[in-house]
Amino acid sequence: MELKIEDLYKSYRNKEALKNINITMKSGTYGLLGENGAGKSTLMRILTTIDFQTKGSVTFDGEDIVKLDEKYREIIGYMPQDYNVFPSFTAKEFLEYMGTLKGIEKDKLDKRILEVLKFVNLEDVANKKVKSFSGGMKRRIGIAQAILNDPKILIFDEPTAGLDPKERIRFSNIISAMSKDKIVILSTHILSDIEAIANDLIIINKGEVVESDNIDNLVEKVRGKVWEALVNQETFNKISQDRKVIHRKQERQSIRVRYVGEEYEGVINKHLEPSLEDYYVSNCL
Ligand SMILES: Nc1ncnc2c1ncn2[C@@H]1O[C@H](COP(=O)(O)OP(=O)(O)OP(=O)(O)O)[C@@H](O)[C@H]1O
Repeated sequence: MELKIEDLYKSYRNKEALKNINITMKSGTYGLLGENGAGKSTLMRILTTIDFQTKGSVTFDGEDIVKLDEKYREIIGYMPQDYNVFPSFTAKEFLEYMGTLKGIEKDKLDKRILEVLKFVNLEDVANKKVKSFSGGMKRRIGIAQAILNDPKILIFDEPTAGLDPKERIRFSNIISAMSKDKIVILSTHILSDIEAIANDLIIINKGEVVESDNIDNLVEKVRGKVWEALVNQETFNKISQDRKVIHRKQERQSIRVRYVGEEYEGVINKHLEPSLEDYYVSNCL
């Protein structure tokens, strides 16, 4: 299974939203990271064929996704940003409605609805109106509708925005439980969500891909360069001038600083295990 984006450009009137995008995805979970307006939603809309590129191609197993048309829509699940469910429907009614739109036959649909409700842990509230749901529950019903047709490609635009820590963990668990043999693409501003959920990171900046690699490879790039030291304000100021400071924590008499770069001499340093944030802050900001 391969989703391939080649020499892709997208312009809106005089705004170039995507430039020269080249990404090949195989089964796994891909985190799309970028600031507001970087082009994440535009790319996702093109991948779902809701919108079209100005130039370039997207192919699934060698065939153009636009030409695949219906066949491609059958294998894709999508949860847009600001996903809103119909408030007066119950969870089950909403999934019946979405399943019918997706062309799932009635006898198969009923069974599948029960499966997905169980999967996203909403089976107990299947007959409750969606308007009574919390933000996290609404997001989970959004996942449920996206996976109804058991898609090979799943696209989630900012799925964790506004979720509390418990719901975030629940979401990561749901994604990792189903990402086997699927291409899962999710966008977020939150690095720790990517680290928890994704295998690969794609960073988009002003419409261009500035990094695309396996997360473990990226983290390895800063191994041996991450340090922690307990310093006074003056030393902290010096460290922050020519090292990348990742965290700073004010303690009683001193500052505990986590930084990336050459070991700063003259203070007691402790080597730390690198994280994706260490890589990201020191290379991409
Ligand atoms: N329909 C449109 N018409 C004109 N410009 C648009 C349209 N959609 C997006 N843009 C512009 O294209 C650029 C990329 O937008 P996009 O929504 O893809 O970014 P994003 O990374 O998803 O941002 P966010 O994190 O805020 O959702 C932005 O400059 C945006 O203003």
